[in-house]
Amino acid sequence: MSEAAASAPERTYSFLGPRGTFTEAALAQVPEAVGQAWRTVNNVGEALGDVIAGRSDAAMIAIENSVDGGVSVAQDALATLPDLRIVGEYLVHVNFVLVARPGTTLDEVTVVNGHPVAYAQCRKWLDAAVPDHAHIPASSNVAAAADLFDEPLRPGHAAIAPPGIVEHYDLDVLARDIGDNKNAVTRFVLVSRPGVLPAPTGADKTSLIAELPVDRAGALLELLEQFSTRGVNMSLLESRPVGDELGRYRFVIDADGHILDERVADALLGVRRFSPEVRFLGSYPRADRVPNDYDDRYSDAVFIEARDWLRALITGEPYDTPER
Ligand SMILES: O=C(O)C(=O)C[C@]1(C(=O)O)C=C[C@@H](O)C=C1
Repeated sequence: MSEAAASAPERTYSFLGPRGTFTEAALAQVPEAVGQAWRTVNNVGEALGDVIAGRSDAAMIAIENSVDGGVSVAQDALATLPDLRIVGEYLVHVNFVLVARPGTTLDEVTVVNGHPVAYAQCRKWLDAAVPDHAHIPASSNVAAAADLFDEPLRPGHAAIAPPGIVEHYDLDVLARDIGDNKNAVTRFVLVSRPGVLPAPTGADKTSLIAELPVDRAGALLELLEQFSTRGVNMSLLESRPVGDELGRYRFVIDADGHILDERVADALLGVRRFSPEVRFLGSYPRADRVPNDYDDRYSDAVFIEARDWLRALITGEPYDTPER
C-alpha cells in the first residue's frame, strides 16, 4: 500500500460551515474525526441528508442552547427524517462579537446579520445598543460575517460572529461579549446511521421522541410516569407541534441512562405500549461525564430478579428469593 493510500481519510463528517463555526469547534472534540474528511454544509437538513445518503458517516448538529432552548429545526428533522442515531454529545461555550467592515462605527449600524440562534442570544444587548436595527438571518455565525463582503457592499451592515472571526476576515470588532448570558453553552450531537450502539459508560443519556395519544386526559402525565416509576431522571422534555393540525404534539425527551440499563429499557417498553409513535434516537455518553444517579431500587439486579421470579411462577420451577 502506498503512503498516500495508507493515510487517506476513511470517514467523512458533515458540519455547518464555513470553517470557524461553533459546530466546527464541537466536531474538533471528536477524537475519531481528527484527520478524517470534513465536509461543510449550509444547514441541518443538508448535514443529516449527507448521512442518510451515505455522503458522510456522521454529522455534527446543534441541538440545544442554554439561552434559546431546543434547536427546533434539528429536533423536527430527527423526528421526521429516516431513522438516525445520536452517537455522541458535545458542549461548546458560545460568546459573540459584533463585527463590521473596517471604518464602520457602532452608531452607523442599521442592519445586523446573524444566525437565528445567535441573534436570540444577543437580543438584550442589541435592543439596548442598536435599538432600531433590522435583522437579516444567516445560515451560520461565520456566514453572517462573510455575507458582509457580498457585492454590492452595503454600508451600516454588521454581523454577530464568533470571536475568532477576525483571524479569517478583515473586519473591525465593534463590541465584544454581546451575548445576554456570559455562560451560554450550546449542546451538539453527532448523528450517524443506525448501527452498533455506543457501549454503556455509566454516564449516559438516551434520547427519544414520542407522540401522545390524542384527546386523552392525563396523557402527558402517563408519559412522564413511564420514567418516574422506573427511577429514570429526565434531563429534557420539550414539545414540538406535529404540524398537521392544531393541538397535536410530539415530545422530545432526554433520559438519564443507556437503553442497556434495565430501568431505561423498561421505561422505553412502557412508552412503546402507550404512545402511538415512538422514535428511539440513541443512547450515548453524556458530554459532562457525570455518572447517572439512581436509587438502588432501580438497579439492573432488581429488574432481573423480578423477571426470574415471574419466570419461575410461570414454569412452576422452584425459586429461592435472594436476600434483600
Ligand atoms: O453558526 C454557528 O457557529 C453554529 O455553529 C450554529 C449555532 C446553532 O445552530 O445553534 C451554534 C451555536 C450558537 O448557539 C449559534 C449557532
